[in-house]
Amino acid sequence: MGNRIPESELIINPDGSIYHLNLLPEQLASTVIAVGDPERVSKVSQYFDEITHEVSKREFVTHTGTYKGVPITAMSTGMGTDNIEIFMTELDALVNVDFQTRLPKTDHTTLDIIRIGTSGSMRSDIPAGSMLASTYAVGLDTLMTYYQTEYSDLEIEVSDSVKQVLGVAFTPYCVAGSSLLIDLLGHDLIKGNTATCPGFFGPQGREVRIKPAIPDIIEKLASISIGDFKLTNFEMETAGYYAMGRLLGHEVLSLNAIVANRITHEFAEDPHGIVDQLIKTTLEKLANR
Ligand SMILES: O=P(O)(O)O[C@H]1O[C@H](CO)[C@@H](O)[C@H]1O
Ligand SMILES: O=c1cc[nH]c(=O)[nH]1
Repeated sequence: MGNRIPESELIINPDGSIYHLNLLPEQLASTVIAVGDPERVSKVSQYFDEITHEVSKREFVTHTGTYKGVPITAMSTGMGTDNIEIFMTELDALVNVDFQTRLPKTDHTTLDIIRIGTSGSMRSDIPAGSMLASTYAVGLDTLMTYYQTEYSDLEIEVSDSVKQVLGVAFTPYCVAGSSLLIDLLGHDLIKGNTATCPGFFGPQGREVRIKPAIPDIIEKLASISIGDFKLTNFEMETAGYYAMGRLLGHEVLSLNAIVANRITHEFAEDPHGIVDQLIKTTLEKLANR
């Protein structure tokens, strides 16, 4: 039983649910809509035909049900790629590990995981109110220092360029999202490339009382141009999703409601309205596939 995963590594609660997400394997649908804000989960599930499971622990709130007959789980992750590492690992374990034997299952199950989150634009031609699908994400955090991932030549070129332009000591990572899900859910949205930051203020070049170490980070990131590749927007989770999705074998797409434009300094008058529109159109596309 060499592949048995010990109790200390994959933690299963006394009721058989997984440690942080608090979910039993049968409470998860194979299509997951992931949001940052726990209060946004009900903004998704309000459109379900019915909710069959409601579970919560910490920032991980789960509503599983159906939308027009399609099983869907809506879940919150909180903010940041450290949460995404826990979220993706435990979601994967729910479908790809046998909780009785603690062995990886021989048949791999692929989940469709769609982030619906808010984001700030670094392009004047992507105004607040836009909806953007992330083709690639660049992680400005260090999560991938702790995993071994395969990257394409373009991904390596982008991360090397970001490292050089910012003059940082660590190596950023660049990972593509699911082309299958972009075709299905992003075909009518702006396609962009997302900078995933380990913070909302300094790491995104915001200054509120304390000066960021890289005050011109927006201009520096926006100046990178490699073939068709240019960065378009900031948020805090997408690169973690894409890298963990690649490692674990899941289809992952990040959809961004642009609520702020960092160049024109506008903030959306109705950020909830943009998010609601993105939720409704995404559910409709999932129901019609
Ligand atoms: O709206 P959510 O999904 O939380 O996403 C964005 O908003 C948060 C910051 O305000 C970060 O989590 C960022 O990624
Ligand atoms: O500017 C923004 C807006 C939303 N979320 C972010 O991380 N940044």
